[in-house]
Amino acid sequence: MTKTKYVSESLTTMTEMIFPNDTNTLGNLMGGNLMRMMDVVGAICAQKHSNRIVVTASVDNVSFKESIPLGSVVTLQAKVTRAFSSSMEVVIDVWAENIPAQERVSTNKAFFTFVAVDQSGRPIDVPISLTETDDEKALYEGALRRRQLRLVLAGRMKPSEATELKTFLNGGE
Ligand SMILES: CCCCCCCCCCCCCCCC(=O)SCCNC(=O)CCNC(=O)[C@H](O)C(C)(C)COP(=O)(O)OP(=O)(O)OC[C@H]1O[C@@H](n2cnc3c(N)ncnc32)[C@H](O)[C@@H]1OP(=O)(O)O
Repeated sequence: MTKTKYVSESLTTMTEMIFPNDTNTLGNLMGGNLMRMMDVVGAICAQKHSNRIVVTASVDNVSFKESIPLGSVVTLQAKVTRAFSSSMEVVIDVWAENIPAQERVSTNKAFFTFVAVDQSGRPIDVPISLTETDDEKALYEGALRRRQLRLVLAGRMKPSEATELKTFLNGGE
């Protein structure tokens, strides 16, 4: 198996149109439907990075800055920010577009964690992620403290072990 992979190799973009079945009674995309799309595009991205079956291990805070009306074209872009041992943090950005009006707004962003598993569902190592652009490098740098925060919140890491997070909260780089 390849031991390293560039972030750009697994970049995944999905474009969907919002139909009546996708919306709530206000005529806007249901949050749960959007989260499903985010899960799918993120999982495809993680699969491309790992060439393995992946499962969703966690979803960080998803904020809904703008509602997405019926008829919008939604674009989701998923990018591996950092691969750890078997887990990959993937950032998903969402934009909604009104094509006739030529308007495009950023509506959502969230970090998902996917874990590559073997046929028995056991976690399996994935390639190291390599960054090229400044944006990729910044996302890579922040990934360790986000991982520590989510593992502490999930009860999988002692707060005392979250050293990177502690340094950040204390105003360090
Ligand atoms: C599936 C078929 C696909 C087929 C191809 C389809 C094609 C593409 C289309 C995809 C379409 C959509 C697909 C969606 C995918 C689902 O929706 S999957 C369904 C929802 N998710 C699940 O059912 C997962 C259930 N959980 C589990 O299986 C296990 O808890 C896990 C996540 C594998 C972890 O197992 P574990 O035994 O606790 O393993 P452990 O060694 O402690 O931890 C392994 C790694 O997980 C990390 N981890 C564990 N818990 C957490 C957590 N809460 N937060 C963050 N990281 C965590 C650990 O930090 C560790 O990371 P590394 O240090 O190795 O990097």
